[in-house]
Amino acid sequence: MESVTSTPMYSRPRPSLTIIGGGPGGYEAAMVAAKLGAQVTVVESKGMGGSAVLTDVVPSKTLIATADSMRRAGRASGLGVALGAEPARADMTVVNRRLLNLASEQSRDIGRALERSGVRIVIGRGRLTGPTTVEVTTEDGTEMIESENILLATGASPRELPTAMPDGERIFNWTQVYSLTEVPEHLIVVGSGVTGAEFASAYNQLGAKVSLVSSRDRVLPGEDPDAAAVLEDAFVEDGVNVVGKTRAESVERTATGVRVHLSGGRVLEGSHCLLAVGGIPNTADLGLEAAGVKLTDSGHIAVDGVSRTTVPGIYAAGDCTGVFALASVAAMQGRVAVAHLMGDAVKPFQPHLVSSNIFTSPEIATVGVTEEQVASGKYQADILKLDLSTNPRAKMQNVTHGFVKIFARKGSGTVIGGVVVAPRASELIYPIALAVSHKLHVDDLANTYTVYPSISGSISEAARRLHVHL
Ligand SMILES: Cc1cc2nc3c(=O)[nH]c(=O)nc-3n(C[C@H](O)[C@H](O)[C@H](O)COP(=O)(O)OP(=O)(O)OC[C@H]3O[C@@H](n4cnc5c(N)ncnc54)[C@H](O)[C@@H]3O)c2cc1C
Ligand SMILES: NC(=O)c1ccc[n+]([C@@H]2O[C@H](COP(=O)([O-])OP(=O)(O)OC[C@H]3O[C@@H](n4cnc5c(N)ncnc54)[C@H](O)[C@@H]3O)[C@@H](O)[C@H]2O)c1
Repeated sequence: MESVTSTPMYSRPRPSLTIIGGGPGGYEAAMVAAKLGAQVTVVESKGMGGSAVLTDVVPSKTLIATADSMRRAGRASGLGVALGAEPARADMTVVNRRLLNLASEQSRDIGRALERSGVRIVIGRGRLTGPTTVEVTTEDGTEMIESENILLATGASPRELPTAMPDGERIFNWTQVYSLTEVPEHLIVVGSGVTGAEFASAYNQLGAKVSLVSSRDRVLPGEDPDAAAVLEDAFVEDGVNVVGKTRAESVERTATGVRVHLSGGRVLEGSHCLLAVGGIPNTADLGLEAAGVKLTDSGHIAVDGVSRTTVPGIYAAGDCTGVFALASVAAMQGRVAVAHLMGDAVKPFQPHLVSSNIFTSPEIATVGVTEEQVASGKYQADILKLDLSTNPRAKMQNVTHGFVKIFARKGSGTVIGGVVVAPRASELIYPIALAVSHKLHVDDLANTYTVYPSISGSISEAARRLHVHL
């Protein structure tokens, strides 16, 4: 009988990977690479989880959870609930302490999970000194890390206006608002992109007077126009002062608050100002030029569908690439990079499958093809929009705003996109995302049982109305 040996005849070499940035683009990649057997080091200057966990997604969505409780308390009387004479009040010290603790705890959880997977974490600032070398400046000095592959996942930072510099007391960027100890009396939000809209909605529900300065002709300029219109109506109904087609030229402090100078000469006075004027990629001082990594015109790191930069062995993922500023996309780009560098089966990133959600009230969730892409002729689609006003569950829950919209490819009836505007739209978009990912037919959605009564009933009803009788 042949002897059995525990030493494999052939063992794969363990590729080495250094990741700069511990946000979703970096930590997901680290986890997957370690599982596949790579030697992984993550270099992070702030804390594991990155801005997504420490300052952006986690704190903002936790704040929004509190704001949503306030909204429900405020509307409870419409459903016959008497909550007492005093209106509900948010204690911002408690709210902000809770959300910052939650963010730190999640950051620690991610760090522990990475260490359990065998990933080495180095706290410090990393920069490339060549195509295979990262120099890390730590509290204790400098460390040089040599590896076959490098993943850049350095994220983005709030854009600053030189005439409106945040001071963290009255004038904030989105990373600083969590130091507020009281609900602002009058918050002026500058910028009506996703960040501005989410904070305007949240602080309005928390009881602040809110003005929203929107440079475009509508809020959420890049999003579904019907959804943006519903949100703008909801804002106006809830008392948000939407100042449209206006730019903030400068913001200054006064003795008791802030003064925002607007294009056209108008001035808005408020107690606080939140600047939500976009982000800039963290690509400066990274040694990219020395290594030969090319940037796009917007200053993002140029990548292809499998997250390769212009230098072999150097990959990039997340907000520093400017593909879609979403945590889910950053994580996917990181996973795709790892699959590619490890020689595993790899599917290039597919932008037409991405789903996302805007956590306003109501929420706006989207997946796949957009109305703009259909209007431009890029896709030929039948579009069906169904208002929630006739949905029985929506009536029971006193939902006054919202709709379901489905895009079906002309001719074939394949589901290629969708929009849901409703409370918890973030959860309702999943069946449409599943349909888009798996190329389901509108009849597949229509013929799947939904619970009666349910808001998802409107999804199958919309699909039913897109049925083509052959
Ligand atoms: C207010 C707000 C709310 C958001 N809400 C959502 C949401 O609900 N859902 C969603 O999907 N997306 C949301 N986003 C977008 C999401 O935050 C980003 O897409 C996501 O953080 C990108 O992940 P990332 O890994 O690219 O970068 P980040 O999360 O920014 O992480 C990058 C990390 O790299 C570190 N770093 C940078 N340079 C260096 C260096 N030289 N050396 C060492 N470390 C370095 C940084 O310290 C940072 O920790 C939100 C964004 C904002 C602003
Ligand atoms: N829920 C989520 O998934 C979520 C939440 C927040 C942000 N994000 C992502 O982050 C990215 C950035 O979003 P954002 O909203 O921070 O930035 P953005 O660039 O999308 O929007 C900034 C807005 O500010 C406006 N603006 C700029 N200067 C101005 C001025 N002086 N006065 C008035 N308006 C001005 C711009 O015209 C723009 O509409 C988005 O791609 C978004 O997907 C996602």
